[in-house]
Amino acid sequence: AGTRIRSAEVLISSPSRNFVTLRITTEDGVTGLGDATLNGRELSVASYLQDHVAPLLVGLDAHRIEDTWQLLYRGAYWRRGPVTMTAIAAVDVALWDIKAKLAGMPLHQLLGGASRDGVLVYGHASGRDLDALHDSVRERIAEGFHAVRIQAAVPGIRTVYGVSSKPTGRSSYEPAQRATLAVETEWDTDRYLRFVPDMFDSVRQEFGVELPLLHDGHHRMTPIQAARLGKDLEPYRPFWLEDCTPAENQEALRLVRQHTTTPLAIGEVMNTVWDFQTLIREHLIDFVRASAAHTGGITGLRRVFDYAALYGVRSGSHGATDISPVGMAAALHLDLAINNFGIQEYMQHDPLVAEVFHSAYTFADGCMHPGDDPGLGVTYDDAAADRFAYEPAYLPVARRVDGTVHDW
Ligand SMILES: O=NC(=O)[C@@H](O)[C@H](O)[C@H](O)CO
Ligand SMILES: [Co+2]
Repeated sequence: AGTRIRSAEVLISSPSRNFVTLRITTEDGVTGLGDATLNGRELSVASYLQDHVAPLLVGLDAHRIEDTWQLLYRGAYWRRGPVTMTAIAAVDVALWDIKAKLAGMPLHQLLGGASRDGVLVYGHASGRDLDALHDSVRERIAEGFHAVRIQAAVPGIRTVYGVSSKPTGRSSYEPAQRATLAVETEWDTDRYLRFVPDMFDSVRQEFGVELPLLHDGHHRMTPIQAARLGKDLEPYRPFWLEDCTPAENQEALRLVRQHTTTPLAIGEVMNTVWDFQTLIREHLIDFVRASAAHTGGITGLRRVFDYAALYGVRSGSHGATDISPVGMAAALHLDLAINNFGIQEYMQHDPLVAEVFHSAYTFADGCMHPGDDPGLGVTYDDAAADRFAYEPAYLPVARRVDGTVHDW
């Protein structure tokens, strides 16, 4: 049949940062795109797809999304993990793109249609000091954001997570450093715990109590430290405290939950519903941070969100610069359709990215919309892509002052 898969190509390009994209083409020449980018380990997913998955796909019926997902999940024998689930995600999203194009509809129509007019997003504000942070919050508000994540350099710590080193006007920082393993040897949780409430206090004084403020702990606290910070932030009513403690041990969040009502968001580094089962079932979190790009695609992430809905837990998908426009579009279609949508992260990509990825999604008045083009609404410019060669890039590694490796 014309919808049999004729080819599956792995496309690597690096407009401002590395992206890996899967393009599936049917016998009839209909193409679908999937985001296969895994920040800092990109070539492992490129190989997983090129060397192991692509040969299996040729000849399969592109309409069989669920069957292909199950084939790749159960047929690999080895289960879960970011490389496998990012590879499966890329295939899944590319097949959804094809199916929606063949149906002549934007992808969200196949997911039950829109449940709202737009998708609330949050932008990144950061600063090397509180004045710079305030300027950054003002910039995001001026750009139209209605919710803002706030991160700032911690007095006494030279390097710090999430603070853009770029001149003002650009919210996004690119954590992946090209060709070098960026080691940060300064982390001091006590300084951080003393500083963050003061940061919130100053932003609330400057911008009032209404503006939704988010903060990312980035996995660096023990559960009791996370409980302390959650409690200390309660007067400032954060929209959420993200990744407050490593959550491979999902039960650790019981301790945090006992001490604070600050809403908790977890999961950008996770990739299957099993990583969330206790967190959701025991109401230990309020938002699921997983992305379609790393959690087995629309098929995988939809299952997580539907499970979360049973427990009143909402979505809060990862949308940093290492989620490509393809991954961003997939997120927006799912965000638009599900009932238990919470918020979507939106770090603006570097302008170079739009030379390779042409996307239909829009941002205005605090919200994004995936657009009404058939499919995902993203096209890939191969000629432009060839201008940006891949360069190995690594995420930072944190070490405490005494040299011990710590969570970054
Ligand atoms: O909430 N956003 C984040 O935590 C990001 O900064 C992640 O560290 C990077 O996207 C990892 O590739
Ligand atoms: Co985060």
